[in-house]
Amino acid sequence: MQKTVAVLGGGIGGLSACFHLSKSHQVSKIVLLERAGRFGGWLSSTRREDGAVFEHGPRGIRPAGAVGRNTLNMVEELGLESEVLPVTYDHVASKNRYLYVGGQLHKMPSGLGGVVRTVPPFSRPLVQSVLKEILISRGKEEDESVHSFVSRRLGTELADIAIDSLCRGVFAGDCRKLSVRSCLPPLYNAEKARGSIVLGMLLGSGPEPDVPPSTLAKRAAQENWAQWSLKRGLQNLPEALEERMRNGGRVEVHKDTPVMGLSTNGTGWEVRQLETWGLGHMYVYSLASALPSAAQPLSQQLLEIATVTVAVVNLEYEGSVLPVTGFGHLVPSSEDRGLLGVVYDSVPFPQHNRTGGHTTRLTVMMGGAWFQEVFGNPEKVTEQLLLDRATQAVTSHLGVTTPPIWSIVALLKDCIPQYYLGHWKRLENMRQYIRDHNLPLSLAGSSYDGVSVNDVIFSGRMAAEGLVGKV
Ligand SMILES: Cc1cc2nc3c(=O)[nH]c(=O)nc-3n(C[C@H](O)[C@H](O)[C@H](O)COP(=O)(O)OP(=O)(O)OC[C@H]3O[C@@H](n4cnc5c(N)ncnc54)[C@H](O)[C@@H]3O)c2cc1C
Ligand SMILES: C=Cc1c2[nH]c(c1C)Cc1[nH]c(c(CCC(=O)O)c1C)Cc1[nH]c(c(C)c1CCC(=O)O)Cc1[nH]c(c(C)c1C=C)C2
Repeated sequence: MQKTVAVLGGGIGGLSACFHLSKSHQVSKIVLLERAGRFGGWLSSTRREDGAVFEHGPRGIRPAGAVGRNTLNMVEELGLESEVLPVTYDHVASKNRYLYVGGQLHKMPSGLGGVVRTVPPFSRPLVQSVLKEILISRGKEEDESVHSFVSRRLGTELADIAIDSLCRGVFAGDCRKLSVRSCLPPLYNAEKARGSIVLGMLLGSGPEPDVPPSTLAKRAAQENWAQWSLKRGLQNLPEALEERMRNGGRVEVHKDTPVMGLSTNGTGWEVRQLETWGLGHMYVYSLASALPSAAQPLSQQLLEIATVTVAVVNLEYEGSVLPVTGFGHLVPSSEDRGLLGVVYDSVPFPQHNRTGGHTTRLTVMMGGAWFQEVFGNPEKVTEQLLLDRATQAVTSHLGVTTPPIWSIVALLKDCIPQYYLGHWKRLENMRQYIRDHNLPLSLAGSSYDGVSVNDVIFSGRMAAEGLVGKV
């Protein structure tokens, strides 16, 4: 029997679910319901008339691994190959990343020299921690905070500085609360499989999903890409998906259509919005408040997945203003709780600078798990305060004294889910509840199995295949 499927939320996860569902003949109709006036969720790019592109959300996607290949395969199917801007591993943006510690920028150790020598801000060579790590016995806990795991295996200095910064630079989160099992599964699995992170990295620690590479994914591997973007900004990806859905026939796409509530009718769902739809199976992004009261245990678990708010300030400067070159710098929470890091966007993607002039584009990211403590209520914070804080950071961290020639402030409320300790168990319970109650519902998106664009696209595919089989 053919199914009608509703996809709730047109972020990259919902669009990916639609894309894969639309390939199956088991589905007669797909209805995509998006609250906002555009699709793409956090993939949002400002394109200026002079050719400059500024990213407010993600700015680079990694091609590595099965999930990286899966995204590139989709990019190729959408015909976007000629739009891709690759950055290879030997590019300076891949080699140089900095930490801002003790009021100074420090290049993160890389290469053999960086591992065997003492490189500030660390007090001893990384190789010492790495060699000792092999001898440390396995942890016995089912889950552990990222900070506790890394302190135990590699020492507190690496946890306090490097891992604290890494968690801010990926989750905008606090490594003392984030779960190693859910946030850094390769490290957790390496310890479980090999008794050591180092041995796990060297010998492998488990199989990957089978995703055969497209021509584009093969090119990425041959040319050694570290990350990629799109000429018109990453927003071009949801735009291409939307276009494909609109031209595909079986997908109805609706913007400005917030879902207000759901109720079950035995075999499927009734979706409450401005008009009412009767629909079959449903993929949902933000579900807790929409579910019927009978599904309260599920709503409760969904509500327990916390999120953080990030202020993103894009700045443009005349000329070349950076004292160093690289991807950007991160700031550990011990240095400045509210200032997460600065991306030097012009270095990896100079193609996004305005045409015919020489400029530097930077993005300052602030808040995250520390937003409320540092800036107060996100509803009340002013754009001017965020802009001032961002330009001050550029002055004190990078010595840039000229004012920016252009800026834009975006407050991204609840934009990154936080996988706290026990996240894996919560996911297991939720999926068990859905099975036990035969709910025609699948979960996809950044709240569950990974926050990167690749993870979210893959989760949309898995949700689709869970319903209709491999597509
Ligand atoms: C500042 C920032 C930088 C990032 N940088 C990177 C990076 O460099 N690389 C990388 O790989 N990842 C990055 N990410 C992560 C990645 O962008 C996100 O995890 C991903 O875009 C989330 O996609 P999603 O579809 O799960 O959710 P969302 O983008 O949140 O989409 C959900 C959609 O559902 C809609 N919706 C919500 N409620 C309703 C409702 N009731 N009815 C109808 N519609 C509804 C929303 O309007 C939204 O469009 C970054 C994220 C942020 C915030
Ligand atoms: C300072 C805040 C943030 C910066 N980027 C993000 C935040 C919260 C969000 C983010 N960045 C990355 C991802 C995807 C992770 C993935 O698995 O692909 C997300 C959600 C990529 C990333 N950025 C940094 C690292 C170490 C990673 C992981 C992948 C990789 O190694 O490329 C570092 C980093 N992020 C930011 C800065 C300033 C920075 C460091 C120099 C901004």
